[in-house]
Amino acid sequence: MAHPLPRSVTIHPAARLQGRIRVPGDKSISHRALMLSAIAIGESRIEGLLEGEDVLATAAAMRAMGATISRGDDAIWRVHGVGVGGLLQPATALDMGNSGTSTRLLMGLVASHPITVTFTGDASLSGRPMNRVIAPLGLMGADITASPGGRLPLMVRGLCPAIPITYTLPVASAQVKSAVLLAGLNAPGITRVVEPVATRDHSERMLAGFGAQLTVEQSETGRVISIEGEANLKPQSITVPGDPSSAAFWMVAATIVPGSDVVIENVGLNATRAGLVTALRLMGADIEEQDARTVGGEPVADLRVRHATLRGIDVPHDLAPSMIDEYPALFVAASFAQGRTIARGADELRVKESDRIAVMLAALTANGVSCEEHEDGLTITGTGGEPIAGGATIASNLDHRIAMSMVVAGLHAQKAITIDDASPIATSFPNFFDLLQTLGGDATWG
Ligand SMILES: O=C(O)C1=C[C@@H](OP(=O)(O)O)[C@@H](O)[C@H](O)C1
Ligand SMILES: C=C(OP(=O)(O)O)C(=O)O
Repeated sequence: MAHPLPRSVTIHPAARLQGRIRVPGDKSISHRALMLSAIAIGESRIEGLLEGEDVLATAAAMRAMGATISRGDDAIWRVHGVGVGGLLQPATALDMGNSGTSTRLLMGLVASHPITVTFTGDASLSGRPMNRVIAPLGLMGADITASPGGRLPLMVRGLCPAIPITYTLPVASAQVKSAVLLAGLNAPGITRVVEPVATRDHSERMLAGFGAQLTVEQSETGRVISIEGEANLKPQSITVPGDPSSAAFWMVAATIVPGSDVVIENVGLNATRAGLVTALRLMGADIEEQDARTVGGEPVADLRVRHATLRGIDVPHDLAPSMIDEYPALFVAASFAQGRTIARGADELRVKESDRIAVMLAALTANGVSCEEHEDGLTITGTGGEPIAGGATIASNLDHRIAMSMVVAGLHAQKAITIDDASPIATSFPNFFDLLQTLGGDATWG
């Protein structure tokens, strides 16, 4: 049973972390499993679904648009879909909470249905840019009225039949790619997305798994994904692998706390997601893959991570898309490395749940870490393995990854670190503090 997450939490330095843990299901895959099941005809079963607030917002939205969704005592989710084209007009606005993925992917689904849907969200989500999806969905014929700056609340009036398009992504975003592909599912003809830089490919894998006619080719301009519209999706049994973005916190924690030896089971290692493992290994981390296997069509392994002394690196820019959500955790790792780590080429961090460059700069600096800000990242000079000073209270800014990263930093600090509001952690990792306790970490609530 997960701890209720109180607002304020203080993290005490840990002696060492030890044990075996299993992280919850992958958030990206969980959203997609619910969405595609909800537009297949018949009953799909989903095992290992992440039961975090973001994914529950997707489940509530799919119910509001006609799907029947239940969770059995066996923790298996059963979804009866309405068929592509069968989504119903929801009675009220859809509240997407803190979840960018729910919002942008569902805007795509709605865009090619003959329904009108209003999307709302919390203060963080209401500050995030939606023009990146409004633009292509507008080309497909959807009529979208947004708040100033292309923000939430916004209303999507779908067009059916929608216009299939060929769209080249102006920003490396799996959410934009997926929004266009999902809209294309109910458009007559072929919808194409060209991505100059490859991003996570869970949508492509799962759409093909549900029976959509989808092809991926490499062209001179990038990866070209083509989907045939007016598709018939067949219900599936899906097993969701563990989330590498959640495993990231424990990989870094075990690496930086002396004497640690941790096994993280069932971690998804899809190459479009595994950039942090590569970056940490370049820094000298000790990460061993055990029992490599395939779960739900995705590569998975158990990761044994032992304490190691890290060295600063110039993080290769081409890793950015495959570790985009892991930068806050990487910044923490860099804080304990020998010498300088330069992590740039990640300007997308500015438009996540918070401005992750500015917020991590403030949080680390307040705890004695030497950081320099760039428009597209941070340069961090680490301690060479010694504890950081700690002692400050940091603001999580409605951002789960900031909160979890600073919990990890607090495990190897001279003085305890307090996070003003840990409740956003429930969006992606409801049992985070249970796992901290399992490994021997110490937190004081309230
Ligand atoms: O497609 C997805 O599931 C996601 C894509 C990424 O966002 P962008 O598409 O904005 O890069 C990532 O940051 C987010 O956590 C999940
Ligand atoms: C950016 C994230 O999610 P989303 O865009 O779905 O809010 C995240 O989980 O780090």
